[in-house]
Amino acid sequence: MSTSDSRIPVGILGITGTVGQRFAQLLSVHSQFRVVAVGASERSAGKTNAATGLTIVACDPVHFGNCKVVFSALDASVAGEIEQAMADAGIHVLSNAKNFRMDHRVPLVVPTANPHHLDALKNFNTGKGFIITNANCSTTGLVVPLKALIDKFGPIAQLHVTTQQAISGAGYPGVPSLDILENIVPFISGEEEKMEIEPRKILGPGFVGDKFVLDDTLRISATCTRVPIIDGHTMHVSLQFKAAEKPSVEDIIKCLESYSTEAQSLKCPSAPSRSIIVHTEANRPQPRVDRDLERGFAVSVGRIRKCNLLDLKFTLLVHNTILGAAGSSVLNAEIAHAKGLF
Ligand SMILES: NC(=O)C1=CN([C@@H]2O[C@H](COP(=O)(O)OP(=O)(O)OC[C@H]3O[C@@H](n4cnc5c(N)ncnc54)[C@H](OP(=O)(O)O)[C@@H]3O)[C@@H](O)[C@H]2O)C=CC1
Ligand SMILES: N[C@@H](CC(=O)OP(=O)(O)O)C(=O)O
Repeated sequence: MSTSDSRIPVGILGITGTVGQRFAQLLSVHSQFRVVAVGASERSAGKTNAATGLTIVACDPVHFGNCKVVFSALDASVAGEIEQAMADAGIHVLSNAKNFRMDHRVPLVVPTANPHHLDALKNFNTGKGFIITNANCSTTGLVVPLKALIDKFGPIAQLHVTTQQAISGAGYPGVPSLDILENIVPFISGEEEKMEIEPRKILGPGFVGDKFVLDDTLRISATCTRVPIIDGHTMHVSLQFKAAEKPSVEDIIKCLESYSTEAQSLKCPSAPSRSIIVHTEANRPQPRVDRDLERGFAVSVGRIRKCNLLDLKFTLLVHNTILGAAGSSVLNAEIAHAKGLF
């Protein structure tokens, strides 16, 4: 790397994990960010990370002093303490972990749903680094079409979602092969609770007074299952709008197809040209076929139809380690940079 490289120096925490490896893949070819330090546990410290060619260090701020930003893919058992230490040392943190997501003063941002929540950081003058979190991977896929629908047709009163989540969502080594091969596990610890609360912050009014406020109308019931797919979370959604007048299926399709985001208007390098891809074929979206559309930054929506119980139902697919994890952090960082936050 030449010494005249003007890209912003960044670090990756949790480089050895499933999400950490995605960060390495996305950032090793990035036009704005340059990876200068990578960290993991003491067990991995001293080894060479093949994707970046860097020696892995412990996740202590002293080893990340030359980074303006760190991207965190740390296990939640250690993420809280390490991310806070990084922010206290003046390093901005973009985190995948759940620890700070519901903190009243921390933005929870899905880059193609609520990037405007980042604007609140302009009013924070702590002298420390800021922490920006991205959502649970299933939540991330869900809120993108919800945002498009709410913007156009008004609040959603209630929603039921059932997920079929990929194995990579459980990290490495994750679910034992004898549990998941030729099988479905109808429970993912803590997942339903996150899916029922995180959308209410993401789709809420943002920072009001001295805290991020939750949407108080949206009621969600989630059922989360693990299926033998490597990447790509599929979800089946039924929902009811609050308004008495209901949009037609054609209105819904038009709304989702015309949805565009601030990430696009800010010309962020990772922004998808289509944040939502509508499939009209009866048997789509499918994980192996559709998860990599728009480099994994799009949400695919299909099977849009009337629901006999609520107003509308559809199936969606999100790439859980790209838009659902590392990709969201990278795009959030690009948006924050474009907004002049660092
Ligand atoms: N997988 C997914 O689809 C998504 C994951 N997330 C979240 O992102 C985070 C990372 O997930 P994932 O990559 O799947 O997890 P993994 O279990 O695959 O990786 C965890 C990482 O944390 C590191 N780590 C563990 N203990 C310590 C420690 N004491 N000090 C420093 N580093 C440590 C590990 O390093 P080592 O190898 O040295 O142990 C490893 O790099 C989690 O918080 C997860 O909940 C969020 C959205 C989606
Ligand atoms: N729990 C998700 C992965 C994830 O996003 O976890 P968390 O919300 O704890 O970061 C899965 O298993 O697919």
